[in-house]
Amino acid sequence: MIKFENVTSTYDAAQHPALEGVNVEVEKDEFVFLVGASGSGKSTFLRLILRETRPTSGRVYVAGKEINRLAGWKVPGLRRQIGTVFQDFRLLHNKTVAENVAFALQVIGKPRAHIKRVVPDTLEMVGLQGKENRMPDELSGGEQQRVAIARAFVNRPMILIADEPTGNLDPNTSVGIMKLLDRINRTGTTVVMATHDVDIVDQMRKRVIELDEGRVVRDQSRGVYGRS
Ligand SMILES: Nc1ncnc2c1ncn2[C@@H]1O[C@H](COP(=O)(O)OP(=O)(O)OP(=O)(O)O)[C@@H](O)[C@H]1O
Repeated sequence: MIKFENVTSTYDAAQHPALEGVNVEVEKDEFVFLVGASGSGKSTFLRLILRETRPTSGRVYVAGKEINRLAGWKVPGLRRQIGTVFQDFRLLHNKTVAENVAFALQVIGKPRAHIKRVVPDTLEMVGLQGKENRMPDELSGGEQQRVAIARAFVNRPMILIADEPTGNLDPNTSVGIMKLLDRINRTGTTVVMATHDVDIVDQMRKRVIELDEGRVVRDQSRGVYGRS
């Protein structure tokens, strides 16, 4: 589903590459944690999958396509197939829960009848039934993250990218969010999650890829946060 082939990525103003010589392959059914100190290259790794940045050398493939070669007009189509979830939720505060999720479908031109059908189903899946008409500010952090996950998943993306999704949540709430991401993974969506959350990584026992100064220093199936 995702393949990095000898990827090096250096930002214009930077002296050192943000990623260097990275070779990673992620299969469709996988759930992968990206770990590493601040500045080790996790966000750059995620941005490369979305083609928000391009490698300086090497190749990035998503679903068999080399995405650096993708014509500019095809990039929105790529991103449509990749859901994103962030630490700070990024909800639209002037829209209700249901409107936030519906909006993701409206902007890609889905028919109203389709939207009316799938939004309630998705909100139920994330455990927000009964809260459709609330505003984001009337929800807890965990609930807001569930809205963000519903919005990311409502179009059934091939890949879900999560950048520190539990970073603003307490441990119990984080466990609930991880159960949800695990469930989404079991529907066939590849999940790649950057995190500093030791407890979560240790509990989930998924594949762990550790970056250090832009290099992959560990790639472990059913891994833990620290080296073992
Ligand atoms: N837009 C940019 N321009 C120049 N350098 C950048 C840019 N974005 C990131 N970098 C540098 O690239 C390196 C990797 O950064 P990246 O954001 O990928 O790390 P990270 O592991 O996601 O960190 P964090 O855990 O703090 O989010 C760092 O040295 C950072 O300073």
